[in-house]
Amino acid sequence: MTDVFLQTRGLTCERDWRVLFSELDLQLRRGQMLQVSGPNGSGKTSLLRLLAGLMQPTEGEILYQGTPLGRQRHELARHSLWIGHAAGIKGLLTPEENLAWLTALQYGASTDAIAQALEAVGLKGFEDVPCHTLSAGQQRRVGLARLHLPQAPALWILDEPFTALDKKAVAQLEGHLAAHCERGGMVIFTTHHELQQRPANFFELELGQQSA
Ligand SMILES: Nc1ncnc2c1ncn2[C@@H]1O[C@H](COP(=O)(O)OP(=O)(O)OP(=O)(O)O)[C@@H](O)[C@H]1O
Repeated sequence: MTDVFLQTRGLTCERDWRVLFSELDLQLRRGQMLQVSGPNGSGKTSLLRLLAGLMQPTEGEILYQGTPLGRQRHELARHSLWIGHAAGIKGLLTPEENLAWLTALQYGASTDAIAQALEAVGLKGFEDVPCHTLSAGQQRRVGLARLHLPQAPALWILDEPFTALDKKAVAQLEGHLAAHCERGGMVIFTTHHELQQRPANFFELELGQQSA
């Protein structure tokens, strides 16, 4: 049994006939945090989508716990949480309804757990208003509240999670991500922001170097 949770071998990604990255070999183990950096258009989101099993690579493969992802997609989906760069919530639903809906297919969450998660991201008092009436940062917080639910999966894949958050929320989220890794969880994320709090097992991948 391998202790490598997620691995890429010779991963190559082309979009619109342009090679974004090639021959990428990565290993992610429990407790690790991987920051994917690079300029706009260098392929950060594309890499995250590949790692989440949402896209097929041009070449190379992704292994989930030592087995090609093709056969393990369902398992990866069960043990990971993807939050894209948009808030990913429905404007007509309330924060409470959004969280209930977002978690229903994966692991479900009690009303109490949802209330606590919303409180953790500073949305106490906004639980039952339609999300379209919330600010951009508050809408972002609704999506991120999933990271505060007790059954949250081991691997978090987050595309620009700090977008629209104020300074205090950024610091809280940084601490929460680091704590998740210190407890044996894993985080892969993109950001253009310089992290102030990192877990012991932090590493960074800089895309956009190959063609420079
Ligand atoms: N659905 C798509 N179809 C075709 N090309 C795409 C698609 N999505 C992204 N691309 C292209 O792939 C390249 C990399 O995009 P990607 O979103 O992965 O970059 P990024 O590093 O995350 O950028 P940013 O920092 O701006 O978010 C871009 O040139 C983009 O135009």
